[in-house]
Amino acid sequence: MTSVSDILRTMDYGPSPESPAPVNQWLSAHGMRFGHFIGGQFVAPAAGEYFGVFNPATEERLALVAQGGAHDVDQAVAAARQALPAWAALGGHQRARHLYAIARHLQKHARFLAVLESMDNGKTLRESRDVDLPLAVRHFYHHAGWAQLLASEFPAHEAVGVCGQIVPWNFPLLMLAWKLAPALAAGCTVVLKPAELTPLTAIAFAQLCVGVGLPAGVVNIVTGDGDTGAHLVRHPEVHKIAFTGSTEVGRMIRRASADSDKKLSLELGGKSPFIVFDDADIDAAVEGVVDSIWFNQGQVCCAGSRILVQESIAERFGAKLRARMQRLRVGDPLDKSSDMGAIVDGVQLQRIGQMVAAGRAEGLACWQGALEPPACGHFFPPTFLENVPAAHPLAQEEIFGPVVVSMGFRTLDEAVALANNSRYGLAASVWSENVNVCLTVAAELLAGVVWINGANLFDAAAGFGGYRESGFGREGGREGMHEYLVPKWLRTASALEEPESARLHPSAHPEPTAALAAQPIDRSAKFYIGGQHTRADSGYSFGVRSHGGALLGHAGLGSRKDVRNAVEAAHKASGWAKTSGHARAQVLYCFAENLAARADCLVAHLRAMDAISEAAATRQFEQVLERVFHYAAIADKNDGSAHATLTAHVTLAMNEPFGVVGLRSPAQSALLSALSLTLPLLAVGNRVVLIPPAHTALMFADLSQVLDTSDVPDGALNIVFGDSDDLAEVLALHDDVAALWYFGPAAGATRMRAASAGNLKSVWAQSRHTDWTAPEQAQGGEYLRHACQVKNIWIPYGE
Ligand SMILES: NC(=O)c1ccc[n+]([C@@H]2O[C@H](COP(=O)([O-])OP(=O)(O)OC[C@H]3O[C@@H](n4cnc5c(N)ncnc54)[C@H](O)[C@@H]3O)[C@@H](O)[C@H]2O)c1
Ligand SMILES: O=S(=O)(O)c1ccc(CO)cc1
Repeated sequence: MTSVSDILRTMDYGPSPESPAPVNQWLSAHGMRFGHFIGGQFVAPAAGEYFGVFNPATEERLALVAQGGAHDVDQAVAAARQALPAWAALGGHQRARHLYAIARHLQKHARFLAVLESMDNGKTLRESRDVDLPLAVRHFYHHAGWAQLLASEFPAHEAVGVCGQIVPWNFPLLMLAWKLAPALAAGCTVVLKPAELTPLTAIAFAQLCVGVGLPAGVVNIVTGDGDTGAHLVRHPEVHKIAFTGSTEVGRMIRRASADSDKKLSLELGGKSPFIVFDDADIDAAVEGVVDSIWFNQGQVCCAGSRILVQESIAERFGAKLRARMQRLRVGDPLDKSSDMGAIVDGVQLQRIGQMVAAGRAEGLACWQGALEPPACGHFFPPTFLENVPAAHPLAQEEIFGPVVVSMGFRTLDEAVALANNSRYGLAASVWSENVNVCLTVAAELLAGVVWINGANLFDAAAGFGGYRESGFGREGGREGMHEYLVPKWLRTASALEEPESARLHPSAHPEPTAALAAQPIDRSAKFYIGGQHTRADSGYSFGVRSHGGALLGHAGLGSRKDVRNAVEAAHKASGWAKTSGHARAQVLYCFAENLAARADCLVAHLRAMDAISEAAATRQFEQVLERVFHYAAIADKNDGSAHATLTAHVTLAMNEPFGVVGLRSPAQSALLSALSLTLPLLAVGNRVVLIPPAHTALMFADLSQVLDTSDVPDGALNIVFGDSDDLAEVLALHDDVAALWYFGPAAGATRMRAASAGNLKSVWAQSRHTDWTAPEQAQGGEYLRHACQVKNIWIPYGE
């Protein structure tokens, strides 16, 4: 027996076990078997199949859970559809009351749910009790607020409809809260599929929904594996898919949903950098690593799994970290003195072990915690691989376990280059006592969240989500609400069709037309790439025809090579993103002025293309000028915000440009629509590769001459002509194009979404008829939101 003097000498914690009894009683009360939750009741699976759910710390079976098939998913979607009109019509205030009631009930049952989560997932009770549950509760409270304020904060928007939501196993109840709370607040109904390894807290949550009197069918929970999820994704009556999970499955979902205009948000994997400068508080940074990679056994998508440490302190930092990890206790998740619990599953454990063993076999320096884990159950010690080459698989691939690698850097620029040397872009931590260094680095990082002198900080008021292959869309905050809303006008808009004249026609000899004979128009349109008027790489051209079919001239026929050249030129114009909003505004005002000087020529083009009267063409041209003024006005006002998060932080939500964006503009109101789309992108600092409709090539060639004289930097806007969809597909496939806007027919939208599945870029595909003359449809918030990705920077204050 340990004596008091021993305790005072070692200062070790004694065991502090939590009882599993309430959970075991609950499981027994349900015969250790659970069906799906559909239409407000638990129902047996149609095919009668169940699968086992195990406690990863003991390997005991906890329950049998229904395996969902196509029929079960159909039933759940039907229930959600049926519940939708009444739930949406209930109004924000009544929905807020329901969300508030859920938050209160979660609080009342928090201890039970925390124990259940720890038994199902293997995470320590300290984490489920002190992190997951309070954050889940906070999410429902926060979104009760959004429901209450919906009409005033999101005017002219409505619920997207029935949502399919698919969550992973690492934060089962918290991920459910992140998904359900904004959907319910917006007025959507939901079918949620929990991960097959950890469905139990979702089932307990379903019972809680009954307890609070949530209308039947508003929340439906179908348990099952990836096939169940795939049925949900493909279901034609689901309007939105929200997915959190692996990048690999995210790609499958992108492909599987490409042929529908379902809204999609993907929260995927990460390999987040943890950057330590030589003036950092080293002890605090070491604790930061513990919170970052050993929290939840490293099964955290934003885990700081790559330590980048300035070379001058690398040895000291490494020694402190090695000493700290020796004291981490890996053990019973229900023991409150355990620092780390169990890995969720044997397969995951094996994968982690294999990756570490491969590194060791190659001679990498590998350190592991010394305290013995329990003999049974899926446990893995805290692990640190030092001085790992930046390109090594251990430094590039997500391990999703308690394994961190480190590498050195010398300068700030090198730190940023190493940090951004990843296909992912979810989160990052920056450690330095110099706020200038921290903020400079934060601005340069390609990541959706940056924590300064901290790690793994979350709050419902701040958006969370990734850049690059970490996915798109945000959860939390105002931007998270937009994932579940659509502009009202879009609901009734007709499908977009393009006229035959907008298509590419085989080349023929030029022949002047009466309408244009008197105009000083260059009759062989060139591309505009990097500020140069460029011929087609292929040497081919196509005939440009009027609305009536008359040949107006020729234009270079763009190919993959021309698009790639345009993307390269756009990348070189990176200075545009750093130009101040004020300077960008000046450039756009100057563009408007020069455009006005070419009014006659552009009005003539509009008339020839669309066979409209001079008055109508002049009116359209006036609207073009007004739209340029609108975005010049916006350029220095696209502010971010500072969120009121829970802890002592200023959490800055920065609206950042994507970088290089591809744009395929529609045939309808060709000049007005192309500029209504190009201008918001440029105003916030993106560089654009524009593919206008083929039949407008002569007009856009003239427009590029206006650009020449308007101070728009070379490469900020590039224009290539040809088959619009073929060229847009090159942009969708291009790894260095960060986002694509596709405004065109549904078939093309399907093609672009499918093409982007490899690189997972954000594709905004819009195949509905827009009235480009109506500001409420054609300009403003919706366009600016799609033009930016939000980066949340958490800056601590206080001593
Ligand atoms: N970005 C984030 O916010 C975030 C958060 C947590 C986890 N993750 C990622 O999740 C991964 C770990 O979780 P996981 O192993 O459960 O991921 P996973 O992708 O294997 O599974 C996630 C969910 O998708 C379902 N699923 C599997 N195949 C499917 C398909 N074809 N169609 C539809 N659904 C399908 C699963 O059943 C599960 O519910 C890691 O890569 C991690 O980075 C990301
Ligand atoms: O989505 S994850 O990045 O995996 C994540 C990490 C931590 C928390 C709460 O601490 C929630 C989600």
